[in-house]
Amino acid sequence: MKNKKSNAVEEFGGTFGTLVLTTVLPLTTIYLNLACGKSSCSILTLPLMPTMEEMFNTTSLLIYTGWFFFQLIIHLLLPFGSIQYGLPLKNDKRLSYKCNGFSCFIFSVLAFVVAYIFGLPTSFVYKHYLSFIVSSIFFSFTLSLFLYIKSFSVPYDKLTDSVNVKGSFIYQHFLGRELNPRFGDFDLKFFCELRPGLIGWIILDFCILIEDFQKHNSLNYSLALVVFFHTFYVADALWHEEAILSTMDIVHDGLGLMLVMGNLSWVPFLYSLQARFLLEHPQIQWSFCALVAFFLLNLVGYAIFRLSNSQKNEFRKNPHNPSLSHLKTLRTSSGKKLLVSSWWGLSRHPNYMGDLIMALTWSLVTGFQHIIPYFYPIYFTYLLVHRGMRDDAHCRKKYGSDWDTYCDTVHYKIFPYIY
Ligand SMILES: NC(=O)C1=CN([C@@H]2O[C@H](COP(=O)(O)OP(=O)(O)OC[C@H]3O[C@@H](n4cnc5c(N)ncnc54)[C@H](OP(=O)(O)O)[C@@H]3O)[C@@H](O)[C@H]2O)C=CC1
Ligand SMILES: CC(C)=CCC[C@@H](C)[C@H]1CC=C2C3=C(CC[C@@]21C)[C@@]1(C)CC[C@H](O)C(C)(C)[C@@H]1CC3
Repeated sequence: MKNKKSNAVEEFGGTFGTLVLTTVLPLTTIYLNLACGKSSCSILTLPLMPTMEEMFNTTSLLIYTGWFFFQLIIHLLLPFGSIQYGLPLKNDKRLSYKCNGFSCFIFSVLAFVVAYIFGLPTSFVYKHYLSFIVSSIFFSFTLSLFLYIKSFSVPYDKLTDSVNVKGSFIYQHFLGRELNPRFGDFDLKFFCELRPGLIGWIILDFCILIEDFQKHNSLNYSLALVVFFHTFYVADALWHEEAILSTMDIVHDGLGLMLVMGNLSWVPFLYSLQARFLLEHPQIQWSFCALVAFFLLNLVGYAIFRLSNSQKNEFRKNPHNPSLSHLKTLRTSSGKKLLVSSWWGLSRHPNYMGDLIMALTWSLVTGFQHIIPYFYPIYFTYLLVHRGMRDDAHCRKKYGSDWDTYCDTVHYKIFPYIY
């Protein structure tokens, strides 16, 4: 069993591609945050080289690590939420997941507000932003190396399909070997995907908003709107937490550097870039009408994102749900059906379309003078196109020629009549 070779094709450009990503992802997080300064905000103007003190700070590392364990403790202790089951594994078993993300989010926000009222020095975060980023990168490498070593102590059938025994250290460390690293009932991938990074992003946004308010003694409406959009997006993700159990990350991908660093460093420090930009560039002010227009555009994106995701999740949970009986479906030889009307008749990933509209709206609020606050929608378009291709490959394997029939029926990938 141990020597059984996988015939899976290497993803992300194999060893070379994953080596590049292992190096480039953390450097991008640092570079873009350094470049997004007050004096200039250009990718091409090299930012000043930071000092060692700016990069490494023991207090920042302790706070960052403390935040991770704070989230871990409240996840384990808060009683609210429900137990949900993931999709069947290779051995047909289903793992259970404690879904108390929304209560952990509310608890974290309340804890932050109380701590602030009692004098939490939020400026520390803003002043030491770089050392927090470096701490998150250091923490991610440590955790992913630990997970790589741990994966050698688990049975073969707990490893991912794509990695198995194939691939170099660089490749396996990046993509992760173990599918669902667990300590008893505690699932580390599920936890990392939705808790420390996602909630941490909102706490960073709050620190930025407070910093701005303290500087100018007034509320910056553009910044407040961006922080509201981010907060709403995260609250929604945690409210619908169990929906993540059918995503590619949980079903296919291992917990390696990609997901660890993606969740614990990339998400909080790059997804908050629009807020940081508005703090550094307070001159970006919009009329009330423009703010309402942004709000409505975000609402359109959100409606497409949420309604399409919920429709598919409901259908996967219970294909006989009477409220879905009007939808057209395509029967596949695997026994599963695919939706081909309503949201899922528009394109093969209508949920990506909604997500991309929201991403673009958040950047539009930052104006049109600089490219850095547009990093999120640009990278996100690439991520989702690539993700769509990976999903297409998985589905073709799963559904065979039925998938081709499906692609002929639902022609567009993300945006109807465009792509
Ligand atoms: N903000 C961020 O950084 C990111 C956000 N996201 C968001 O996460 C969400 C989930 O994304 P993701 O997991 O990639 O993809 P999807 O939610 O599109 O899930 C793909 C799976 O859904 C099932 N499926 C596909 N088409 C149909 C159909 N017509 N009818 C029924 N089932 C179908 C298939 O699985 P099966 O048939 O086996 O059930 C397929 O493998 C998206 O909204 C995306 O925008 C994703 C990445 C990053
Ligand atoms: C190459 C590279 C930068 C890899 C890292 C990718 C990760 C940052 C993303 C992979 C899938 C993600 C999802 C979310 C956040 C970003 C990552 C981790 C998500 C939790 C955001 C909130 C959404 O509502 C979601 C729950 C649908 C989503 C799930 C996927």
